[in-house]
Amino acid sequence: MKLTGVELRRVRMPLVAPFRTSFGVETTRDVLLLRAVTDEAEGWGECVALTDPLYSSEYVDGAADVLRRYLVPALAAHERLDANMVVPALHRFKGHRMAKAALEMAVLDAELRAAGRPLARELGAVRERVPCGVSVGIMGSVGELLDAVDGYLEAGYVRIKLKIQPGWDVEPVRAVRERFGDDVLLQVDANTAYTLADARHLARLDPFGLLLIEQPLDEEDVLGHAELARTLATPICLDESITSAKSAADAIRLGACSIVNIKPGRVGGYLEARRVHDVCAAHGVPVWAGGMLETGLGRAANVALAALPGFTLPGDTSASDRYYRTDITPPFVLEDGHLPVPTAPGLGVEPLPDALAAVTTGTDWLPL
Ligand SMILES: CC(=O)N[C@@H](Cc1ccc2ccccc2c1)C(=O)O
Ligand SMILES: [Mg+2]
Repeated sequence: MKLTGVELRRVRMPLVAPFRTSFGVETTRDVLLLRAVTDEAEGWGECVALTDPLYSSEYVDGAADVLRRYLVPALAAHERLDANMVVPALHRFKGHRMAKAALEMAVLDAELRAAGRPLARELGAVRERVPCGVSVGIMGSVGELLDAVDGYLEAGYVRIKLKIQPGWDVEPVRAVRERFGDDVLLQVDANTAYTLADARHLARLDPFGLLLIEQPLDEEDVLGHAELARTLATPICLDESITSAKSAADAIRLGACSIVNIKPGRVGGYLEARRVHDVCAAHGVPVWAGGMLETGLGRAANVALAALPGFTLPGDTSASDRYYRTDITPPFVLEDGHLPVPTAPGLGVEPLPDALAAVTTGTDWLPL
């Protein structure tokens, strides 16, 4: 396949409600999309970097810049190109995994569309639909939180994840347990907001039967998570710390986590995400699909990934209307707590032209 050019496209998607985490509040998703044009087909990629470098070091303007100046031009040298070659071709450029993942995703989508092959088949999916959890932000009051959780349970979500931070942790978890009972699948995500000094405080979450506590400590504090794991009864799941299959193996062997949240953008692509899944499965570590408030494009790919055998916990693959009133693709709608795995070639979805145009704030054509 010959890559003839890549379009960078910025879209601005208002959220249905502010989404608050330990690192900030978002009311709008500022997304960088990629459209890879080849001699055989076109493909779409989505960069999951946030507007600001608050979840990780990457941010949207930086991703657009590194793609424009380094990553896309680096692919020009390749007469023939397939998706497996993209990340190795970019290896000399350090980091920028979310930017690299978006470029690989666009080339992979084009390649699979040309071959008439669904992404789910390519990755090794074994399910036709996946159970969906939902991520609930930090709220202004416990009452507001309980109303939000009630709505999501009514909608059919099979698992509730609460964002926590110091000052908003034990009380909201206790309130959800008291209101909705012990059978609701419940977990928490701290987005690195605690330190090892908070270990005794975090142990106060143990009586609530949580599935896991996600990324309590700094993303670089792997040994700290291993020490915390020896203190807490609640299983530790890592998100920000897991940046590749190798880092997953290291974290598992160091006892830093017993569950892994897989996000293709964070680990450098869907092909690496499959390798993370395989490494975790080899160690008997369950995984689930994390979310970065993707549009329907990234959502389609994450649902395909979530259908692999090792994804035994419900992911943050929520329906489109969890975040957006109008998606840029046909919406993903929750059915009996599940989302269907796309079966059409490539991602299986593509942008609706009018919806895409309505939220596009800029395009940049990069010819090769
Ligand atoms: C669904 C979920 O909790 N996602 C991330 C955090 C996160 C939070 C806020 C975000 C705002 C804009 C874009 C991406 C974002 C990702 C997580 O698991 O840690
Ligand atoms: Mg997380």
